[in-house]
Amino acid sequence: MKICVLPGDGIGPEIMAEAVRVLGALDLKFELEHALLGGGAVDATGSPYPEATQKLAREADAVLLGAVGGPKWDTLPREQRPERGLLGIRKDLNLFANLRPAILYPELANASTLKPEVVAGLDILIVRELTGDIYFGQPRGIEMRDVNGTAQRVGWNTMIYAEYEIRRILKVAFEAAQKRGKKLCSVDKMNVLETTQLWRDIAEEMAKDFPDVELSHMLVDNAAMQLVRNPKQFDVMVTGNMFGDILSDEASMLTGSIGMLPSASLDANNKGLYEPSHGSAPDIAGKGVANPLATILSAAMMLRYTFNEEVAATRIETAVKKVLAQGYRTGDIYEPGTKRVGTKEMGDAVLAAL
Ligand SMILES: NC(=O)c1ccc[n+]([C@@H]2O[C@H](COP(=O)([O-])OP(=O)(O)OC[C@H]3O[C@@H](n4cnc5c(N)ncnc54)[C@H](O)[C@@H]3O)[C@@H](O)[C@H]2O)c1
Ligand SMILES: CC(C)[C@H](C(=O)O)[C@@H](O)C(=O)O
Ligand SMILES: [Mg+2]
Repeated sequence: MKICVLPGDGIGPEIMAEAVRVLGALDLKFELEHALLGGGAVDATGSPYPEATQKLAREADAVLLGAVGGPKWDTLPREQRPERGLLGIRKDLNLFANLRPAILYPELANASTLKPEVVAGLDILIVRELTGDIYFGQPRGIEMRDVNGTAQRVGWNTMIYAEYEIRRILKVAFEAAQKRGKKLCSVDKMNVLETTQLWRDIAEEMAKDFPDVELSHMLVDNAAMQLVRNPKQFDVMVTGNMFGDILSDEASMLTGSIGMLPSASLDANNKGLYEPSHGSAPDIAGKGVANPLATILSAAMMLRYTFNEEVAATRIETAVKKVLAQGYRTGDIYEPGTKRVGTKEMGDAVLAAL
């Protein structure tokens, strides 16, 4: 089991250290290779996704990533920004299927932004397309002028999806729904965007091949509202790259914190990159207070999806449940009456529970 470990920037190295300790405590043999991605990579090599990292990532069976980015790099030319490294590795490894499970642990019912009775038992899987959409559409500039005829600076992005890209992500979502509650909600903006009209048409066509799955459609603005009104109406949600980015951050707060939301980004053969859904949290970086559980749970997803180590994955998830039941909380999920701990102490608690 060859894993390329990319701690990244900000809180990345802090949370990654805990996930690596958890992997080390399992009775499994891993080969871990650390490499640079993001801002640290730009500083060291000039590139956010250096060639040495490309080589390791391609050769590894899986990639475990902390987070990248930070204000230090926000003024660099776009090609050199840390986020380009992240998009680069996703595209390079063809990781088109991003799975973001939003699960409420019962112990965190009060940490959720919604009333306990609205979120109790919440278990949603957001399936986000990850290598297309407006993130990757090549800008094609046209000249624009104001009412006086003065040429304007123009910011361009192109929202674009080809049929094969839509089909393959919908297939992942239909199959996931088949294994779960058999309900799939496809989220689009077909009332305005041509791209997502194609998305809806293809979803309708494919539904015939999945008669056991109940397919529904929802416009993205309504979906954002429904997620906080009545989130338990959803089982699997599938959507494009940008809508999925936004809706998954929103869904994270239903589970108590973005520090609880893991993710898997998979290619067609379940080679994957595993990372928390959150970013490098520059506001708390270096303080030892970040919640490492999303990264630890991402490592569990890696064991399940790439390595078929269901028992080890479940062991980690059970250990996380146990530390929450024991009352351990990082600041983001803290409430009076629980034990406030830092990143490392949370890692210690998970190790003890294992
Ligand atoms: N996958 C990634 O690497 C990734 C994802 C999102 C954002 N980013 C980058 O991260 C940087 C910061 O972005 P942002 O501030 O918009 O989003 P963010 O997710 O980094 O932080 C948003 C808020 O959530 C908190 N938070 C995030 N993770 C936490 C954790 N594990 N424990 C406790 N609190 C946590 C932060 O302290 C902050 O208040 C930007 O450069 C952005 O591009 C990277
Ligand atoms: C950092 C950024 C490029 C990234 C995205 O938008 O995909 C992040 O927000 C995420 O959710 O993984
Ligand atoms: Mg995001």
